Formats: sequence, C-alpha cells, structure tokens
Amino acid sequence: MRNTVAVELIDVTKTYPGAGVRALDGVSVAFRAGTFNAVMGPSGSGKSTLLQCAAGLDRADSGRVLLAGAEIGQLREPKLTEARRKLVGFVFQSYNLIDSLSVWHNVLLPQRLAGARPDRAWAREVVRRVGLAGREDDRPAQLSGGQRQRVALARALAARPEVIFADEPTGALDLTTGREVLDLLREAVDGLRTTIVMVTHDPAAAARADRVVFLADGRIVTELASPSAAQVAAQMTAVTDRTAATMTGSAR
Ligand SMILES: Nc1ncnc2c1ncn2[C@@H]1O[C@H](COP(=O)(O)OP(=O)(O)OP(=O)(O)O)[C@@H](O)[C@H]1O
Repeated sequence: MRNTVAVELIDVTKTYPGAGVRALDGVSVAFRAGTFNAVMGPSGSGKSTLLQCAAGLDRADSGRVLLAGAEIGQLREPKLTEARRKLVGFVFQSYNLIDSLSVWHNVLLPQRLAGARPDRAWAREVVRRVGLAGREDDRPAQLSGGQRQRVALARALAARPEVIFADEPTGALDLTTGREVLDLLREAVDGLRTTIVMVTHDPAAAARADRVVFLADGRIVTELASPSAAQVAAQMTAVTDRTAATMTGSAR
C-alpha cells in the first residue's frame, strides 16, 4: 500500500557555515501523499532551505528527513542521488531545461539519468496533458516561458516521483500564464494523485494549495487549510509584522 505521508521532516535544524542564525530551527512537518502544499514566509525565513533539505539536495544538521517512509538524511552519495532521482521531481522558477535537447528528450532526461528505461507511453500522456502535444521536437528556445514551465512539469511528472518540489514555479511568468501553470499543478494533484510542495511569495498561487504552511525565522509558525488568497495575504502580513517586531526587539 502506498505510504500516506510522501515527505516528512522531524525536528530538522540547519545552519549554513558562517551564518549566525539557524536557517531551519526545529522544523517538523509532514506532507501527505496526493496533496498540494504551499510554503510561504518572509524573505530569509527558510523556505528554500526547507525545500532543499526535504528534497535531499542539502543535508540537515540534525533531525530526520523521510521520503516515502525511507530516511534520506543518513544516505551517503551515490545512494542519496539515486534516491532523489527515483523519488523526487523538480520545477524551478527558471525552468532549468537543457537548451540543446528537444522537449521530448528534456522530458525523458531524469529517467535516463536514473538509469531507468523511460516509460514513453506515460511521457507522451503527460506531454499531452500539459498541452504540448506536437511540440516534442522543439527546442526550449522556441517556446514561451509558460510553455517551458509546462515542459518542466511534464519532465517532473514523467518519472512518476513520490513528490514534486516547486520553487516559485510562477515567479517568472505573467499573471495569465502563471495561472495556467497553477491549473496544471492542481490537475496533477487532483487527476494523477501527485504530491506537490511549492514555495511561493504569491498569495494567489498559495491559495490553489490544499494547505499553506508559514515559516518565520526558520520555524513553522502557523498553517491554513484551503485558504482564500485574501486569507493567505492577511496571514503573510501578520507573519511579516511579527518577524519585523522580533528583529527590532519590539516583540512581546
Ligand atoms: N548558502 C548560504 N550561505 C549562508 N547563509 C545562507 C545560505 N542560504 C541561505 N542562507 C541564510 O539562511 C536563511 C534562510 O534562507 P532561505 O534562502 O532558506 O530563505 P527563503 O525564505 O527561501 O528566502 P527568500 O524568500 O528570500 O528566497 C537566511 O538567513 C539566509 O540568509
């Protein structure tokens, strides 16, 4: 049976060498399989660090990180890379496509790197679902920003990962195109039971998620279930004010 928790952090701390403050300070959070999760917080609150540690791209100083029930925090290379390739998909703000490869070969690349035989039928299906049927032979340079992000999403979905981590996936897109990409992320969760953990600064984007987790100063301070954009924005203001008050020493 499929594990119901896709990714879990237990009491994770992380301090970058030379940095005074903890980027993550005892973070515990579990993201359930088949749910769309957003992570918000002021600049420097630890969102990217959370994503990097959860995805096995960076190592926590202490605590545990479980992906599909398996602890990845203890894995050494090359086992860690292997686990990441098998379990995790990524969608970045800057797309991170290979310019010299066609759409089709970009989509198949993670499976090839993982040494797996690509599931071409499934790859064709996800390319169709993201609206890129007929564009398989194009190079990224021939595509718009929104289309490039669709390729990145198809690439993530094609490998059937346990979880897709998305870092500001709409950050480089205009409003309408960003909305279309969010529609596709939502569809990936609702139609394909994908698990998504998305970092965003945009309350409207976060409002598409089932759950929004708020970070401040490396800690999870609160969360909202299926909120409206207005509720997310209000909570962000409260969290940002609280962070500012802490920094100026006026917090009670
Ligand atoms: N490579 C690094 N070296 C030193 N300090 C770092 C490094 N990366 C992040 N930090 C620090 O760790 C803390 C958390 O940073 P992080 O990038 O995770 O925050 P964030 O919420 O993603 O910020 P933003 O919204 O600006 O992207 C900050 O104090 C930041 O300055």
